[in-house]
Amino acid sequence: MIKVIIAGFKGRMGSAAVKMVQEDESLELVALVDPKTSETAVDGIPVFNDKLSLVGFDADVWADFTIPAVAFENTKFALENHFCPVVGTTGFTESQISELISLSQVNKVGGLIAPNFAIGAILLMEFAQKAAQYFPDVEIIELHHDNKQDAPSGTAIKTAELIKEKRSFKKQGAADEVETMAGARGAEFDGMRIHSVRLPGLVAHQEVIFGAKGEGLTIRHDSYDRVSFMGGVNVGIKKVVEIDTLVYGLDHLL
Ligand SMILES: NC(=O)C1=CN([C@@H]2O[C@H](COP(=O)(O)OP(=O)(O)OC[C@H]3O[C@@H](n4cnc5c(N)ncnc54)[C@H](OP(=O)(O)O)[C@@H]3O)[C@@H](O)[C@H]2O)C=CC1
Ligand SMILES: O=C(O)C1=N[C@H](C(=O)O)C[C@H](O)C1
Repeated sequence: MIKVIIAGFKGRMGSAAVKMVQEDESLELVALVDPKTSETAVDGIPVFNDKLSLVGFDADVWADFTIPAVAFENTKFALENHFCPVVGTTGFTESQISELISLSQVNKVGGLIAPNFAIGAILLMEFAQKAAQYFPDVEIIELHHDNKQDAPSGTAIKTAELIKEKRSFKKQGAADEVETMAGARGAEFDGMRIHSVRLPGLVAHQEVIFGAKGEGLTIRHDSYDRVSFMGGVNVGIKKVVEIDTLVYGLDHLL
């Protein structure tokens, strides 16, 4: 049995993860973390307001679906206390990810930071990376619900990073392009543009649009329901206990 702690258990992702863990007989939900709730237990599972109360606790995995402001400290805490982190929370900087990978290697603790757990999104990123070898002109449009705290999304950043590995550098748009309204051309990453749409009714969606002489290619993924992420979370929980370093991207464990 893999013993799992879920931080952010009352949120949209956290509550879906609670259900998924409870439905899998090879997983055991042993603790829940939320800083504000007054509940002390849910279905007999203890609830903690402060992660420091979990020092020395008997658990294997720390699943994190919280907020960008606390995810780095939570992941550090998990690694320092030998709970393998499985982190869905987005908003990490490149240097934070490097620091966490080093810490995991020093402590010999496996872990995963996955900007997206949906298999379709992993495939979209792989296909986009391949297409970028032939189509260096590319723009990413990510579309999310209007409660999302970070922009651009973790998935859009990861997609751009993967594209950068294979694309010949190009600063897109006209050389003398002018934004008559600030932000009109979106965020810039390595000469590419990333656009963030926030609307009620959306869950999580992304298009990667390539353009070339006389043709275009659009790759799109849609998560209509958070259940789309749970297969990937399940795989992450089962794989991190078998490795001794933290990896960035679910593709490393598939
Ligand atoms: N990797 C992936 O595939 C996916 C990643 N995400 C990411 O997961 C994260 C959570 O998303 P979502 O569930 O939609 O967000 P929610 O806002 O629904 O949930 C976040 C939860 O975290 C709680 N929280 C805040 N601070 C702490 C803390 N210090 N310790 C424990 N819990 C805390 C919040 O409680 P309260 O409201 O009381 O403050 C809230 O219940 C986001 O970063 C999002 O981008 C989302 C979907 C898929
Ligand atoms: O906040 C969300 O909802 C999501 N966040 C992740 C991201 O930032 O990419 C994954 C997915 O897009 C849903």
